[in-house]
Amino acid sequence: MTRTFTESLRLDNETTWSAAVQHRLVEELLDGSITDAVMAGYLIQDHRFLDSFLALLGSAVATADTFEARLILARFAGEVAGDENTYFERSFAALGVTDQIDERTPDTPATSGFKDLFRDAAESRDYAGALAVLVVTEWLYLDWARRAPSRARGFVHAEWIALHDNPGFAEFVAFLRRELDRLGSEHGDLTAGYFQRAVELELAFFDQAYDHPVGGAR
Ligand SMILES: Cc1ncc(C[n+]2csc(CCO)c2C)c(N)n1
Repeated sequence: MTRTFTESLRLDNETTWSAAVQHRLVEELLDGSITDAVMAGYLIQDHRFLDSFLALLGSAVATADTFEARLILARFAGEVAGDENTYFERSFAALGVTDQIDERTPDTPATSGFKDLFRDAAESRDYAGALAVLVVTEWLYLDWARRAPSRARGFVHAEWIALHDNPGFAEFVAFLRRELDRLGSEHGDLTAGYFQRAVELELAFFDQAYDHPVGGAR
């Protein structure tokens, strides 16, 4: 059987991909044992990355080559700007993350790396390049969240898993992959480079959650 373009990209990065999907943070989130300090630090960093993520999505909206794709991407941007943002606000309140704690927490290297990658991909104004990054950030999250059954405790854990393990999100990932399968091979080197950078950053992002627990959280 011939592989699709996105299957090949994933196989080229299989070791790093699997290390991320099976990361200690994922295990502890699924079994409910993650500490509040690690969860708080992880969510603070993830919230930071949303701003440039939305800018990247906007660039995909702007550069998409069909009306249908533009509609799907724009709808997704609306969801991220809506429900997902309130999840962070509610979780920070539950974990005791105040504005002051947030402000004095620096970006981890992985967060800075993601911001740079999102900016590079957005500024290239190349739809396939934006897709290569989006496919990783969304597909890798679907992949770990599907590793249920989860014994997560409380809404902070359960909603974070549910956000990434639901039929609408799976359909969005399938759409992104179809788009990159359609366009990626024409832009092979560019997309492979972005894809690899994104997978490496996903692993580093999980690792660094343990380097920077947020002590002020309950
Ligand atoms: C480091 C990191 N990588 C990927 C995602 C996944 N993700 C990023 S934005 C978005 C859209 C709505 O949920 C999703 C699923 C994440 N949260 N954090």
